[in-house]
Amino acid sequence: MLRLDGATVRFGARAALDAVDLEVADHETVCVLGPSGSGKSTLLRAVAGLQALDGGRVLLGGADQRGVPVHRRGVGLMFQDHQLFPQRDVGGNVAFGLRMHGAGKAEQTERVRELLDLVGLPGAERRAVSALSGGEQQRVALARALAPRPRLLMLDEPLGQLDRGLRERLVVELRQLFGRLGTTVLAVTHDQGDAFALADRVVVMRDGRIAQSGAPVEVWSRPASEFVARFLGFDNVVAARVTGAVAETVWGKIPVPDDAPQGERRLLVRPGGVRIVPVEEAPAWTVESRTFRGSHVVVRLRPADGPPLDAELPLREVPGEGAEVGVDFRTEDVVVLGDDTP
Ligand SMILES: Nc1ncnc2c1ncn2[C@@H]1O[C@H](COP(=O)(O)OP(=O)(O)OP(=O)(O)O)[C@@H](O)[C@H]1O
Repeated sequence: MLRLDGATVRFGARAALDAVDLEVADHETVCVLGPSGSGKSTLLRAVAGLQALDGGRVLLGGADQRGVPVHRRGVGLMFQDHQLFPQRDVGGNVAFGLRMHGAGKAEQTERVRELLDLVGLPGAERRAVSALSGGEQQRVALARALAPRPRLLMLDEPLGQLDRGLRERLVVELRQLFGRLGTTVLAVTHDQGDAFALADRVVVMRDGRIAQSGAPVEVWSRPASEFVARFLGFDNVVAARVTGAVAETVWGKIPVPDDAPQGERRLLVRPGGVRIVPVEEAPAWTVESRTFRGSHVVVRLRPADGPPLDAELPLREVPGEGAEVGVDFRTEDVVVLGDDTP
């Protein structure tokens, strides 16, 4: 459906998009995430035709899009900066793209009705957009983007400023909706929660390049590099010397998977893989703090030497602050990280 071949965009000396290769299959939902300034919006704008390439190609359905204007690319856009038209009512907003495509009045009316049903706002045609809540406006923007039946739907921060509870509900709705419609989606978000819940595949960007691409569970369980691990919020990263299935670290010897890369490495221990055991051999760990996180508690452990280690523990297993404990590591939660440079 969509292919980027060495897509490059430069602003002055800086490459906002640096020779990016990416494919999105029919019916696939791909979420691009990454820190601010990593090139996510530039990627979307380049695909939409809002940003010219300095190198490489964008292909849609196999056809090179060089010189093809935005409105001829057959893509639907729901962008942060493409707000609803305040002077038009809900129906007028949703019908906008249809009118541009020369649809007749009756067809417009029917399609608007269908889309408002679809996004959960049946009968809202005559409402003023200024009278809608943030979540309702987001739904109208989505209906507007979907109305002309785009072959590719592109979303930039689709859940933008909405509060946590509402985003979580909308993400589930969006995922169901895209599944039902068979829409191909390329979305950009800085929110990992949204990306992981929405996507069939996530693409993590760094400095205009792809740092990692994979199914949500794959990226989550096997971050490719320290950059990706830290971006996902994992802080248990330490220097290690890996020999066979054992890593030597300031945290002691840690078991690693059999096929782990060898030698001097960086090591990630997911907090869920740290278990508390009785102190068997000195030096012990000290419980520095405990943070309640709903279904579990994050316990920060201070070793005799080296950086602190976070453990994610069930509520009933939490030791008191100041307690001296031993730790044990679960191999499945230990990841030997690759190099940072993609
Ligand atoms: N029109 C422009 N002129 C100059 N530099 C630009 C322009 N647009 C983007 N940039 C730069 O290109 C880089 C990538 O920007 P981009 O907006 O694609 O990042 P982003 O990942 O979408 O960030 P955010 O999450 O903050 O929206 C940034 O360094 C940005 O400052």
